[in-house]
Amino acid sequence: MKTSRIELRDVVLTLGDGEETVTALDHVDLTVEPGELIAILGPSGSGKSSLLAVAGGLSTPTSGTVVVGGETLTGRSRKELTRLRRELIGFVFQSGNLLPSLTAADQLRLPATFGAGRNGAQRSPAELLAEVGLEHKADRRPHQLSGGERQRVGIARALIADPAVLLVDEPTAALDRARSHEIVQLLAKETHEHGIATIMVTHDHDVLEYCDRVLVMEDGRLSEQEG
Ligand SMILES: Nc1ncnc2c1ncn2[C@@H]1O[C@H](COP(=O)(O)OP(=O)(O)OP(=O)(O)O)[C@@H](O)[C@H]1O
Repeated sequence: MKTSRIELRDVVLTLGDGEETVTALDHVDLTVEPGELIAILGPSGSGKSSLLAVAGGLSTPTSGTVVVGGETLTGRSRKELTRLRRELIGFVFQSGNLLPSLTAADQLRLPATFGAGRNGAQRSPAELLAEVGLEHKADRRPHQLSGGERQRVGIARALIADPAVLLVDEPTAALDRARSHEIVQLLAKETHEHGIATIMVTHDHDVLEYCDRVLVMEDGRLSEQEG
């Protein structure tokens, strides 16, 4: 089990300048433990993407501290952040974000060519495709896969460097109900089995049953869901 978690301490992110300033994250405190899948709900513009960007080292907070997998992201150079992202963080996007010309197996080989993950850890494309139930479709290109299958490849690709954390943005937005359940069940299984700390942004109330905790973002502030 990994000992790594996601910690945001008193994080403020101010965007824009002059009179147009927006507080996208307003003193956010959040800890996600290894093996925990949390969901973040909230209206459009409430700061959910900003939270993922800060947790993933893509945006630098105005103030506060971000610690991912035991590494403090705040105060790092761009180069160091790129290395830490590659070693520690897996990203999963709305519809898989696959490259159209590559087979499923090659989508997974591509990040592997950019270097290994933590401690040289690197999982094999074949093993991962089997784990997401696509061992028989390794040679298919994205247009030969269903939406759910594309999302499975996207999840497998995010796991290739054995990341400490997964940051997942609306993974079911393009899927029907049955497929949505399967995808979030898969994310929960990977999170629990591999001790990953996972944040999933979603509008899909239907899949919250697979999440260990549900938080709500409103006007840049984060709170536990009531009830
Ligand atoms: N580059 C930017 N400059 C100024 N304001 C920005 C910028 N990016 C985002 N914002 C503002 O910051 C706030 C939070 O945006 P964010 O994208 O994090 O919300 P969200 O909850 O992810 O929304 P959605 O569900 O629509 O994706 C919004 O008010 C948005 O307009």
